[in-house]
Amino acid sequence: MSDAQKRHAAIRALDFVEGGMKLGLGTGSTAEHFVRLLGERVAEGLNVVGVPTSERTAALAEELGIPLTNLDETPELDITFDGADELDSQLRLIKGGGGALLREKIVATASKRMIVLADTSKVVKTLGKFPLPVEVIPFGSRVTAMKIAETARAFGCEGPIEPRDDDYDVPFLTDSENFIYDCQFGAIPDPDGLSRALNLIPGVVDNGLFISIASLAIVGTDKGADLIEPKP
Ligand SMILES: O=C[C@H](O)[C@H](O)[C@H](O)COP(=O)(O)O
Repeated sequence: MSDAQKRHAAIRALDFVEGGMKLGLGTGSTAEHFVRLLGERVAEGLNVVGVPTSERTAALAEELGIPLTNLDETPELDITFDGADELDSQLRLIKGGGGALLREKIVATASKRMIVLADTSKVVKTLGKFPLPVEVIPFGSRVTAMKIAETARAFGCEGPIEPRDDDYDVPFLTDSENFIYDCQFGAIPDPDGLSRALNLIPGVVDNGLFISIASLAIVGTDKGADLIEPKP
């Protein structure tokens, strides 16, 4: 992971921003570069409004003076800029390493387009080396986890499924006060099928697979950034 590459991706992303746009503001270290650079432009007079995908991003954007709104007031956004934990050549993503996957998916799908910002380490041939986060309702979560394992097996995915804790063994809570189970599958042969099947399990709120949502990836390199469109 390279911080310089993340910053290069964020710098290139600013080329897509125009005055008057309504933007989804992603979560994580790569999205943070973008939000900080956007804050500089806003301070220079750029007129945009943002919908943050997490409390963390909301606090940062507020600190930087970026005007914020929400999806109730502004249900259609122009572009969401967000990071990813993994992306493949079809721009299918794994997200949620920071636990923000649910709001991120809601905001991204309320946008005319989602642009993913990444460093080169995020680009993979097959999704799944990064543990897939699945957000579940706390009630009955162990049963839900067993069903996640069963469903995953039917899609060729095996591996430990572990509740995410903080450093003190306290369960990690998302901004919507749900748990996250991290599923260490190693490889996901059918991300689309798995994503649909997981979301049918009672108790699963959503999972970190983003399928057919991103329309462009900006991958920062040591010298600049490459634009990648989804391969069919
Ligand atoms: O929940 C967190 C988000 O999905 C992030 O966008 C993702 O984890 C990538 O984060 P980073 O840019 O810090 O690698």
